[in-house]
Amino acid sequence: MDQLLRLPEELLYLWHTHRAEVLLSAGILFAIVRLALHWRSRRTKEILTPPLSPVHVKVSPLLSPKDASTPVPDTKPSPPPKGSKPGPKRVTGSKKTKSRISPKADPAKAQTIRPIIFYFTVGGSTKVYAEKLAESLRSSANRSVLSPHIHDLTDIDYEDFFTTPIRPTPIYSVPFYLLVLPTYNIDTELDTFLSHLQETHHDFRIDTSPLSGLAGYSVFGLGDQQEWPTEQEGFCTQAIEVDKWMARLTGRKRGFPLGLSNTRGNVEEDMWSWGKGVRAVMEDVAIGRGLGEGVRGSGDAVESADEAEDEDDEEESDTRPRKLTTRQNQTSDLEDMKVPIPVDFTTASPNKPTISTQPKPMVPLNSPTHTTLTKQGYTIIGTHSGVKICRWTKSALRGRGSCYKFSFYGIASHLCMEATPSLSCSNKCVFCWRHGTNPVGTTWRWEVDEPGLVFRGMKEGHYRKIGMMRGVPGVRAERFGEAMRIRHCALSLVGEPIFYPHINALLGMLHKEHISSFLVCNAQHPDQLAALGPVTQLYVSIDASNKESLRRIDRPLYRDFWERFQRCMDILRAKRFTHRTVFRLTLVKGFNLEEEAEGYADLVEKALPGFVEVKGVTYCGTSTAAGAGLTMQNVPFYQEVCGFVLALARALERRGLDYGIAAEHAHSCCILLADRGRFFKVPAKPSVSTQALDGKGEVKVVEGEKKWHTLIDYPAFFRCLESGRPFGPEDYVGEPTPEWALWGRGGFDPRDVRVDRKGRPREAVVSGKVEEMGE
Ligand SMILES: Cc1cc2nc3c(=O)[nH]c(=O)nc-3n(C[C@H](O)[C@H](O)[C@H](O)COP(=O)(O)O)c2cc1C
Ligand code: SF4
Repeated sequence: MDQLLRLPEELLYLWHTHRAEVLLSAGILFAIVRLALHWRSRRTKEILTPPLSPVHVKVSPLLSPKDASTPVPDTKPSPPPKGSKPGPKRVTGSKKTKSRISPKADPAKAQTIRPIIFYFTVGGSTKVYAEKLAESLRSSANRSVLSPHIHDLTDIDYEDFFTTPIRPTPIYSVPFYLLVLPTYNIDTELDTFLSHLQETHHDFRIDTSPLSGLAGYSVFGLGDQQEWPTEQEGFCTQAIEVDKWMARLTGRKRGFPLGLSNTRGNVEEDMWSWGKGVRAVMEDVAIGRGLGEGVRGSGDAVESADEAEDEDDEEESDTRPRKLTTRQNQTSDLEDMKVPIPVDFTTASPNKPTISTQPKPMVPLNSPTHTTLTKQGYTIIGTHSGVKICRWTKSALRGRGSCYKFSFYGIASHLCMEATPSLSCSNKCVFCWRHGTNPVGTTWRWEVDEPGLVFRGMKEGHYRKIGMMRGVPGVRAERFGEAMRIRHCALSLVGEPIFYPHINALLGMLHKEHISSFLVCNAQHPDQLAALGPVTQLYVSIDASNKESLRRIDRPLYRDFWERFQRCMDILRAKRFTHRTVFRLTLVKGFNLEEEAEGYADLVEKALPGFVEVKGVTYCGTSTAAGAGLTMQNVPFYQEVCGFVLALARALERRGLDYGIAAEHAHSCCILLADRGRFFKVPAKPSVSTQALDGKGEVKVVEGEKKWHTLIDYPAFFRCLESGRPFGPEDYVGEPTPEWALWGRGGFDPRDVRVDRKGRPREAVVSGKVEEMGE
C-alpha cells in the first residue's frame, strides 16, 4: 500500500531526469509513421492511374473537335475468317467474363453515344438502306452522338457484340445498337443470329440482361407485305423476334419503337422517320435525359398503367416489377368504366365547417388525392384538370385496335387525347369510380385556372405519357410518330367538363390547333349547356329514362335534378341544328336495362339527337362497387345489349322516329343508332375509299344505294368553323361507315390484331360479357 502511494512521486522523478530522451524518441516515431503513411498513399494512386497512352490522354471528350466530323477508326475485333460462321453458342464450362461496359452503367449520365448499325442481307437491299442510315447519321454526327460504325452480321463474331456490349471508341462513349433486318422464311444466317440471342438469354452462366450496358437499341425490319400481308402471316417476323430478344438482353432498353417497312412501299421514307426518332432519342440520352420516363433503364419510375399493358408480353414481363392488380389494371377510361376506385378526393373534412370563404384548389398539389391520382397515371394540371392516356391509345400504338370511336367516327385512338378541365361533378352515380370520394358541388367553389394553362398542361401531359410508350413492347414506330400530333380531344375522362367556367375558351384553343372535340356532359347544367359554343360532337349521358331511376342511379346533388335533366333535353333538341348531338346510354342490368326501352324512346323523341350510343357498363369488382350495390350480375351480356337496342329501335319506330342501327363495336359492348334522315344517304362519290382509314377501308357502293355515314369529316368541321358562317352537323358528315364496322360485323378494324391478355391473336368476340375495360 505504501509503495503504491509513492508511485506518482517516482514517476515524476523519472520524467524530470529523462524527459529529453523521451521527447526525442516520440518525435522520431511520429516522423516514421507519417513517412510510412505518405509512401503508402502514393503507391495506391499509382496503382489506380492507368498508364498514359494516346487513347487515354483525352482531357474531356467534348473538347475533341475532330470527332464531330471524322469517323473514328473502327476498333472492332478483326472479323473471323469468312466461312467460320458463329454457330450455336458453345458451353465451355467457364463463367463468361462480365460485360466490358458495366451493365450497371447509368445511361442517364452518358455523354457520348456511339451508334452501331448491324444489318443482314441476302439480296443486297438491306445493306443499301443500312448504309444510307449510316450516311445520314454520319452527316449529323456531333460530339455527343458520334459517327456510326456499321457491321454486316455475317462479318462479326456474335460473342464480341451480343454476349457483352462491344467496347466502342472512344473509351468513354456508350454504344447504341441499331439493327436493320430483312425477314426470310428460309434458312439463313438470321436464324443463327436469333439462336445466339436466345441462347445468351437462357445461358445460366450469363446475366439474363448482359447487354444492359448499352445506351439503348432499336430495330428496323424490312419485309414484303404483298407476299406476307400481316405479321401473323409472316410479315417482318424475324425483325420482330430480334426486337423481343434484344429487349430481354438489354433489360428493356428499347430506345425507339420497332420500325417495320414494306419493301413494296416507300422504305426510304419509313427509314427516314424511324432514323429521325432514333436520332432524337440518342440526343436525349447524350444530354443526360436517359431513355425517357417509364422506360426501363432510364432510372425513372415505370408508369403503373404501362405495366399493365405489358402483361401480355410474357417473356418481357419477367424482368419487370410486379404487375398490377386486376382493379388497377382496369382503370383506363374511368368515366366510361363508371366503377368505383377508393380515391379520396375530399380536400377538407365534410364534418368541419369551412371558415375561409376564399376559393381553394380543387386538388391541391400535396394532397393525398393528388398523390393517388398521379400514381394511377393521371397528370393533374393546375388545380382542377387532368389528362391520362387510355388503354385504347396504348392498344392503337401497338396495332391492337382502336376504341369504338374509330369504328363509328373515324378517330384512331393513338391520335386522341382524353382529358377533363373539371375533376368535380354534381352527381354521385352508383357506377362512377369516384363514388363518394370526389369533390362534388352544385356550384364552382374552387380556384379557376386560366384556359391557356389548362390547355398547355393537357398537351404536355399527354405528349409526356405518349413519350413513355416508346420503349413499350409492340409499339409501332409509325404510329408513335403519328401520336406526336394530337388530332382529337375527348373531354370525357371524368367529372363534368362544362362545369369549368372557361369551357368555351378551352374549346376554342383546341379548335384553333385543329384538334376536334368530343364533350360529354351529365345533363345537370342546362345554363352552361345552352351557352356552350361549337363542339365537334356533343354528348349527354342518359343514365335513366325516368325520374326515380335517375335518382337511384345518378344520385344527383341538385334537388331539381329532373327539371334540369328535362331542360337539357329541350336545349339539346334546339342544338341539333348547330351541334352533332349524341345520347350516351350506359346500361346497368337491374338498374336501367329492363323495361326502360320505351322511356328512353320518349327521351329520344324529346331531344332528337343525331345518334344514340348504347353501351353495357363494365365492372372490375371493388368493395366500393359492391357497396354501391353493383356486382358482376349488373354487367349485361353483349346479347342483352343487342336485345335492348333492338327493343329501342322498335320503340322509336312506333313513335314514327326514323332511327336505325348503324354500327357496332362488340369488343367494347357498344352499339350505335343514328338518325336515318341525316346520316343514311347516298354517298357523294360513286366509289369511295375512306380517307380516315388510309385508303384501306374500301366501301363498295352501288349507284343510288344509301349507306350509313357515321364518320366525321374533320377538315370540313374546321373549315365551317373558320368560315365564320353558321353551320350544322350535316355540313361535316364524313364518308360512308366502313363495312366491317356496320351492325352485324363486329366492328373490329381488320388491319389490327385482336389479342388476349397474353398477347395471343384471337377471334373477335361478338357475344358474351365484355372482359376488358375501356370505352
Ligand atoms: C426467299 C424469300 C423469303 C422471304 N420471306 C419473307 C418473310 O417471311 N416475311 C417477310 O416479311 N418478307 C420476306 N421476304 C422479303 C424480304 O425480307 C425482303 O425482300 C427484304 O427486303 C430482302 O432483303 P435483302 O435484299 O437485303 O436480302 C422474303 C424474301 C425472299 C426472297
Ligand atoms: S356524371 Fe359525375 S358522378 Fe356520374 S359517372 Fe360521370 S363523373 Fe361520375
